[in-house]
Amino acid sequence: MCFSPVPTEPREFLHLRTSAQGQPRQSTKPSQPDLPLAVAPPCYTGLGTRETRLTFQSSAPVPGNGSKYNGPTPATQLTQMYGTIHGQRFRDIIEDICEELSEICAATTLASEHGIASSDENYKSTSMDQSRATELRSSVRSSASTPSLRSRDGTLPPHMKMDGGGNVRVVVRVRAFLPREIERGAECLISMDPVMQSTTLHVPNDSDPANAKARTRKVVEEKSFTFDNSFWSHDKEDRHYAHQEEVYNALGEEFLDHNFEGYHTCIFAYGQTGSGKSYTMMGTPDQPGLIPRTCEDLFQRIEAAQNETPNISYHVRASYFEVYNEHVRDLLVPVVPNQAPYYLKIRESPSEGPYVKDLTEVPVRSLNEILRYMKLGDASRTVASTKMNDTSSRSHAVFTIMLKQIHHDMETDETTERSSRIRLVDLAGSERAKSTEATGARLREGSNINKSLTTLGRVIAALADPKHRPGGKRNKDIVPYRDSILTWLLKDSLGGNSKTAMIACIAPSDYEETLSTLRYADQAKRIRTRAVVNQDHISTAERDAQIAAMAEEIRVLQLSVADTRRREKDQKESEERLEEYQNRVAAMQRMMEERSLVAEGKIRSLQTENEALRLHLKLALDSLKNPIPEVVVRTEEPLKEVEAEADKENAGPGDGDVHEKLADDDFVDEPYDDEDDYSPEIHEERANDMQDYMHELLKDLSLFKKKIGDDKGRFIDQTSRAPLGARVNF
Ligand SMILES: Nc1ncnc2c1ncn2[C@@H]1O[C@H](COP(=O)(O)OP(=O)(O)OP(=O)(O)O)[C@@H](O)[C@H]1O
Repeated sequence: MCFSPVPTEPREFLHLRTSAQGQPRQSTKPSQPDLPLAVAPPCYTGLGTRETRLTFQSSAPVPGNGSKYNGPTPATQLTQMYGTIHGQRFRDIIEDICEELSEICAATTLASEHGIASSDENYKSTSMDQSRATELRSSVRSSASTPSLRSRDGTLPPHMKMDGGGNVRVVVRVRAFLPREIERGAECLISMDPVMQSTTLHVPNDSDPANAKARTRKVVEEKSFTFDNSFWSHDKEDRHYAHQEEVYNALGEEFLDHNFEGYHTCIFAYGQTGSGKSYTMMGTPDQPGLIPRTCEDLFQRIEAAQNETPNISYHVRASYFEVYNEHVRDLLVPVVPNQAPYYLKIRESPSEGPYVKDLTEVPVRSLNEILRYMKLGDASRTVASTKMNDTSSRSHAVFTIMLKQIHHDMETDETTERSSRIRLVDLAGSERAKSTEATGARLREGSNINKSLTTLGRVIAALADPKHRPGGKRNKDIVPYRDSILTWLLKDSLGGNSKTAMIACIAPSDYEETLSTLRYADQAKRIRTRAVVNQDHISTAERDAQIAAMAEEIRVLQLSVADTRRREKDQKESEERLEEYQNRVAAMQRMMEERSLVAEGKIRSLQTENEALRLHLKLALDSLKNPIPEVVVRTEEPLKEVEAEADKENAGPGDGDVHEKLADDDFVDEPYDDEDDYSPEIHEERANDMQDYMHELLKDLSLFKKKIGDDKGRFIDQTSRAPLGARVNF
């Protein structure tokens, strides 16, 4: 058996004092229905364990005699007083009484605890215990301050304003062997001491291949850590086995008390893949985890409180999102098949810290309704099978419940509003690619998961010890929240206005990963948060003034919206005019381009014509300067032969025509007989002939020009005469 043997006495003593390991504690639900006077100081009787929640509304042990106090409770008396007296003086008196009572409770409880502890052989009163006792004393005092009076914060001393956070509560839970671990004959490396709430990690033997890496370490040794709770969920047969119910009773119930007191809370599960985080947070239909149990308890308390105090109304809203590959996805918005997922943006508000913009927040009125939303979100969470876990969560999931309690005092006509946020986070598990054998998308997911968990580790280290902050002591205010979406969103829960708990889940047989988780958890113990009661307390006059101010704000906003709309309309009109003007300019440009194309064509054709004329003129001048030599007139026979030959060679009609012309021309038929025969008449006759010939040539030229013109026209038709703006395909 892995559970460390402890003497019977102390174990029984612990059994009495620790709900997680024994009987479920007697519940004091609802913890504080009377909202303005909810004086509910948790009464700690052990290190990190709580025996009885002391509320003034319930039967509470009276300091000093240990018996139950059954007379009219101080709350009832104070309520009566409060109902009739409104002045600040009396509020101060009430506040002083409450503070004194809670201090008496704390001192008595701690003294008795110390007495028991000294008689306990196994109990070692260390300096850590002493400091823990001091912490407890201050937290008891803080919780005891009447939240209703905190709204008059201006008059409260500083320790009452801020000291509601305390250290992050850290618990560890070890799960049972999984079938694959049994198959490979894995050994349990964990033992837990229920008295000291310590968890010990033992050195692995050589037989388990899963611990081969651990054996390559320089030092492999046994390590012990002490936590607020060590939940033994390894062996169902063991009488210390911690069921889901015990985990809830030890942690969830107390955190829900804080929510009713007006504090924000956050519980997150951390651990390697397959270590039992989802099982602890969500559980199974047969074994519901912390989230469904919190929902159930919440609505049971609301129902009970509403029957008792109808002047308090409760409003519950829920949201559910996941951080997947450094993107935020709304889990209450159904996934549309074949459509890319819609990711949300993160914003930061000065009062609320970082938040997810446009996240669906549904109002819920019953347990069934909230469980339906929880299942809906759970179904769309990104889950995949890996070698380490068949249903491995590939994202960090954050389920948030917003609780608002509004109390209206009919006698004073005053309203008190208390808001709290319950954040329940199931982190994705750290994983070694080698163990999960992940590739492709799984590998990328794994690397993003590890990256964000490493950042979470750095944030925890920086919060736990300023020396670990980037920039060292000089920059001690810098915590690297913004380095990952997860830490950015959990900023408030990790180092701000929240009471926070971490559940470190461990597998029983993995030395390396378990050691890393336990170290993480050990460091988280040192983080202190600064939780405050989130409450507004307003009188009718204040409320009326607020409503008037809001109405005025709405009026101003409406005016500004109308003004913006008018300006938008003007802008739209001028944009339309500008567009029309631009269109006209573009049309003109196109027209000018076309004209210039036509002009270019004209210039080109005139140039061609000019060239042709110049050529002809040159020919004509050449022929005048160098008259054509005498042509011997051939007889018809040889001429015909030549003609026939020429016809054969030149089948083209043009050439034939020219030949015909040459043959037919008179001046060719009438050669100069002699220079002496040359007479002016003949000369004139020949000049006339030449002129006729030139006319014919010019006619040909104009025909030629016309042909070119036609061709060009066809070309222009095809290229540039398309309708403006039309697309032309060649
Ligand atoms: N306390 C427990 N008792 C019984 N079975 C458990 C317990 N814790 C975990 N398991 C089982 O172990 C397996 C892995 O648990 P779970 O899926 O919760 O791991 P996980 O840490 O959420 O893993 P991942 O990070 O990969 O999502 C599941 O089959 C679950 O039912």
